[in-house]
Amino acid sequence: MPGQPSRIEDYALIGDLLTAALVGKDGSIDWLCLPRFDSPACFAALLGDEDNGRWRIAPADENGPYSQRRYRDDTAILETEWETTRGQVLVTDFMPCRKTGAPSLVRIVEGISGTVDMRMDLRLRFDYGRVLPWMRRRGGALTGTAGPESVWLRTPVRPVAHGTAHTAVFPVTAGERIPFVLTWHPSHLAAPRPLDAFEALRSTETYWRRWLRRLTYDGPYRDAVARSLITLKALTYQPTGGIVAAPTTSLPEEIGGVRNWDYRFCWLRDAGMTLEALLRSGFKAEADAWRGWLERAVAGRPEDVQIMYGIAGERRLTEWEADWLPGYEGSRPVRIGNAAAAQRQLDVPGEVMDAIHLAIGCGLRPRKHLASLQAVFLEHLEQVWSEPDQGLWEMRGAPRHYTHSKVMCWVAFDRAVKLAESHARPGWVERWREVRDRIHRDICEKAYDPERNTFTQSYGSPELDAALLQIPQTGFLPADDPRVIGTIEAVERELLQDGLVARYSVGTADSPDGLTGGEGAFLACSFWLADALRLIGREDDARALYERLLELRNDVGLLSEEYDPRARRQLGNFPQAFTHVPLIRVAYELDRHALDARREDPKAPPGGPSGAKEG
Ligand SMILES: OC[C@H]1O[C@H](O[C@H]2O[C@H](CO)[C@@H](O)[C@H](O)[C@H]2O)[C@H](O)[C@@H](O)[C@@H]1O
Repeated sequence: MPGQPSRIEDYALIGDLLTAALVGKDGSIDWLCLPRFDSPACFAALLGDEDNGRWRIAPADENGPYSQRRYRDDTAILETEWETTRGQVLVTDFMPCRKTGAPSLVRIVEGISGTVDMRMDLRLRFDYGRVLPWMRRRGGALTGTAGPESVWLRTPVRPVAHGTAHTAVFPVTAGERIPFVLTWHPSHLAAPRPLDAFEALRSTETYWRRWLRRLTYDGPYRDAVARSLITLKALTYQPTGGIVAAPTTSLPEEIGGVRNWDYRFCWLRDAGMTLEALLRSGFKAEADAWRGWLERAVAGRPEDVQIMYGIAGERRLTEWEADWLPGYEGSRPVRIGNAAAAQRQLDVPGEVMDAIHLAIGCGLRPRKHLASLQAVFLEHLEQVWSEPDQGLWEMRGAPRHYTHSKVMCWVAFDRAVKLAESHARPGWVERWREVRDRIHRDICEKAYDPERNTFTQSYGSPELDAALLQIPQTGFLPADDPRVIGTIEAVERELLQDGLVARYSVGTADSPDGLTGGEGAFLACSFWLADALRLIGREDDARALYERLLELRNDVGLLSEEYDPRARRQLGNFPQAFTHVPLIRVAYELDRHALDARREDPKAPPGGPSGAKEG
């Protein structure tokens, strides 16, 4: 239907390390928050229709043009190629990465063959589609202003007002290049400096290519790993080092459902895992920047540490509903802000300690006050680890003793012991070792169901939880422990949806999430299953699942949070760091495994048993 948002997998991401936009296969930019990831959107058609703001450039002939697209290799520059009966056109979309100056989005329309009539349709709306700006021509630009914000469109094409849209139909001939530069600027300031679109294209391309040169992975899944890393980098807010979980809000976990959340914030859990992926891949500067962000964000009393913050470390992330937005395909409410910021999730110190431990292991210098910071946090965790919490799935029902949270409390003390042992602080080590072992006993006594031979989601509950697939990876128990194998097999038995993993059973009498409706298979958990299968020696199953998951990526290599195997479509916020992180991790692990196998049997094919090589 014209004007409606595309399928989630029909979008591609472009970004400038301050914010990001989603570009549809139909040439429409349906999501853009300016000037930061968490600012109100000026294009919000994604969560409603074109009247909530969008910017489309595509062939004027709506009947029959065919498009295909790709990223210009190893960059975040998107190229959409249109094939029409009258010729071919290439549209190049990108956001220049810059240290100074105003945020801009650049679109270059280039004739490849023949002469094609193109149509530009700009519907600018501020405040998530609610505010219609005053549009006027100033200094050769088309400007939109409302309150503190203004947006400037500079292009040789002259758009005309049609109702609340500005449109232009213009021909493009082979060899011709027509730039469009849209710039955000505070409305009280004089005009922003014009940007040379072609020079910006060159420098943006150089930036991304140089950045990816540091990549250490050169295995069979190189393209998938590279695209995931570029995506994680594009989710980083450069000025502070904060990493958002995703650049969108309220893409639904069920079409038409209520599980719609705002992910434009920094979860310590997600960012800790992202840090691991970056470090593995050779990107130490980003890891160091995030560590700096972390130290500033959590500064204060240990009991005040939150599980998530704003991109600059903001603490108040008040959740509210944008009731004027119809929601993605009618999925309401659209939420801005996230009430999970106030939750207790006891896994988080473990995720952070694990990330710091790894960072130091990878050669990042331990900062001077890290040891005392850690000591204070662990002192607090020692008081609270035995209390119930909301768990990593951020359940909105009553608190419980979530097994995964307790395992991660064990990780926090375990990593502290290991760090202290290597820095000779015996006094603390004794104490931490004692708490660590106490937590271990508690979990094994209260979270293990010997009849079903599986750990369960929370103490005393029969529910399973895919987060427990991470047990062997944390080192809590070895992979060959029968309880670990039993848990993996129980997840396979009870949580698989067409071969993909649900994080837990929703809609059961005992389901603790306090929400109505269902949701898709959780992609991160599906990657965790691949990793767990590898760890218990089921290498072929692990690789088959991993390669199936790679096939779920969209045409430009991106994944959201969840997938509906029946409708065969992506669900949830997009693209999501939490999904791309284990994609990278498992690629490394499978490759390491294949390398080990090759060392033992030099005749084995590269890329493991299937000899897979990414196209
Ligand atoms: O679906 C329920 C919860 O969904 C969000 O949390 C999920 O995303 C987080 C960020 O990627 C991740 O850290 C967490 O483990 C996921 O469950 C949402 O933020 C919550 O408010 C919501 O309850």
